[in-house]
Amino acid sequence: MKATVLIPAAGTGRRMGGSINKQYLELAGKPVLAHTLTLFENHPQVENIYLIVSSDDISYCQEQIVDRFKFNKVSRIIAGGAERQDSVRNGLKALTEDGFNQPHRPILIHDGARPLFDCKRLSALIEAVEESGACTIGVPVKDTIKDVVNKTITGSPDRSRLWQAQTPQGFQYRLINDAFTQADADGFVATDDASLLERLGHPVQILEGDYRNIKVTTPEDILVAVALLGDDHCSG
Ligand SMILES: Nc1ccn([C@@H]2O[C@H](COP(=O)(O)OP(=O)(O)OP(=O)(O)O)[C@@H](O)[C@H]2O)c(=O)n1
Ligand SMILES: C[C@](O)(CO)[C@H](O)COP(=O)(O)O
Repeated sequence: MKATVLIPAAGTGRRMGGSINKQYLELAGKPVLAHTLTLFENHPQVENIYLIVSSDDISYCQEQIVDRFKFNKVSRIIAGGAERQDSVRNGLKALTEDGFNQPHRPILIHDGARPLFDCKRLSALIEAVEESGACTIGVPVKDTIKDVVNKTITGSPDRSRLWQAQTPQGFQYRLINDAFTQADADGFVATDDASLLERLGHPVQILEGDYRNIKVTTPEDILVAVALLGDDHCSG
């Protein structure tokens, strides 16, 4: 089955700082966001992409990212919201506005700030979403994690059960749409999309990704991303 992709890229990049939003910083001659879009543009199972950016950046993204790099699968650019969850919600609303009506179609949600996802894993993710309804990419944690309150350790969770959530995260359309409706009704806010289904008791699979799929968040991540892009990678 073909998939639809939502790319939330409407953050302010507060932790990165600087005068240029991190999505538009150049990595190996191409903006971070263009690397990310390339991963999905080139994948045969991706039918279309909804790009979600700050309302002030819509024309810039249309001209300097979508038109310049010829991303033919970007069917719409939408204004994001205050939090990541608001931005993803705006993407889902845009699908509804466009008359999208395929309850089981995989919707993949991927951070604009993760330009290094290995797109060879995308087919397996789509298959898992078709089979189980919800699946995210993640990696087992490598460090020992501490639970801390007031600068005092209150626990050391069993690392063998801990994974770091990454994106893409994939869901059948009806499931993620209903989970967002329910989260809105309950005022529930989370830092990833899978959490919205987990809280309803819906099982979410996790598919092992790789440690290169970093989220460009702080300045040193740019150095790491440049180094990793030089490695064999499918973003082209
Ligand atoms: N209101 C928001 C906030 C975040 N994002 C997107 O969600 C992804 C993950 O967010 P993060 O890396 O935390 O980005 P920022 O929110 O921009 O970073 P910061 O918290 O440092 O400001 C990014 O692609 C970001 O653009 C979004 O679409 N809308
Ligand atoms: C969705 C996410 O990428 C999973 O790791 C992450 O939670 C989003 O980043 P944020 O920094 O918490 O907004």
